[in-house]
Amino acid sequence: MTESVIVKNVYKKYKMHTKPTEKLLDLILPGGYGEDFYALQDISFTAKQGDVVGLVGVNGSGKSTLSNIIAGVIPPTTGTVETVGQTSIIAISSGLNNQLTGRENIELKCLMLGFKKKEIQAMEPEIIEFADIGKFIDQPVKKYSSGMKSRLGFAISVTVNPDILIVDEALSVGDQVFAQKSKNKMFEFKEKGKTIFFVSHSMGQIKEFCETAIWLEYGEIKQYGPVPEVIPQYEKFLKKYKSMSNEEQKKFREKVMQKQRGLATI
Ligand SMILES: Nc1ncnc2c1ncn2[C@@H]1O[C@H](COP(=O)(O)OP(=O)(O)OP(=O)(O)O)[C@@H](O)[C@H]1O
Repeated sequence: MTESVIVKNVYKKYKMHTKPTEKLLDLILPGGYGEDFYALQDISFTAKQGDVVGLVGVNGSGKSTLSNIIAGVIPPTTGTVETVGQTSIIAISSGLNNQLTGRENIELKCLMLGFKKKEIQAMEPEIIEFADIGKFIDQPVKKYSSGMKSRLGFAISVTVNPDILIVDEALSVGDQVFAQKSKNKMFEFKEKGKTIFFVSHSMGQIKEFCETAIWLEYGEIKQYGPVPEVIPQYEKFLKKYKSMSNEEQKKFREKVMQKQRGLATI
C-alpha cells in the first residue's frame, strides 16, 4: 500500500520558564531566556494509506504536539513531515478561532483548505447538523464549552472528507450520543481506507479502532508496532506508573526530562 505520512527525525523544542521574569524577558528577546526543553525528540515513522494509528502515552508525552505537527498546525524545530498524494489533513479541536463564531470558523477553516465559496455553502448545513450545538453556532467560540468546540471541530473535520484525519481526544468530551455518532463516522472513514491518527487515553478505544500504535514516552518513541504488541506493554507500564507515589512519578518524569534537555544534539 502507498505511503501516506512520512515523519523523519522530528524534534520540537520549547522554552521552559521556571521564573515569571524569564517568560517576560523571552517575549522581548525570543529564545534568549529559559531552558531548552524537547517536547519531541528524533521522531521517525511511516504510516501507509489506510493505517489507523493510535497515539498513546501519559500526560505531557507529546501526543498533541506530534498530532499538530503532522497536521501542519505547528512546525517542527527540525526534521520533516511528508504527506504523499494527499490533499488535506484535519486535526480536530485545533485551529478554531476563539473570536469568531462557529459559522465563521466553518467558513474560515474550509477556505483555508482550499474550498470555494459555493462548496462551503453546500457543506455548511451538514456541518451544523452534525455538530448539533443549536444557537451557539452564531456565538463566538470563546463562549463554547470544550465539548461544543470538539463537536464543531469534529463536524468540520469529517464533513470536508480529508484523506488523513487526526482525532485528538475528541471522543472523551461530549455526551454518549455524540460519541457514538463520532465513532460511527470514524469507522466509516476506516472502511474507506483513509489514514487516521487517533489520540486517546482509553485503551479500549485504541484496541477497538487501531491496528498500529505509537507509544510516546516524554517526547520519544518508546514502541511502534501492531496494537496487540504495543498496548499490553504500555498497559503494563501504566500499571506500574499509576502505582508510583507522586514523588516517584515526579522523579521518573525528571529523569526523562533531563534526557530531553541534555541529550538532544541539534
Ligand atoms: N506551546 C508550548 N510551549 C511550551 N511547552 C509546551 C507547549 N505545548 C506543549 N508543551 C509541552 O510539551 C510537552 C508535550 O505536551 P503535549 O500536549 O504534546 O503532551 P500530550 O501527550 O498531548 O499530553 P496530554 O495527554 O496531557 O494531552 C509537555 O511537557 C507540555 O508542557
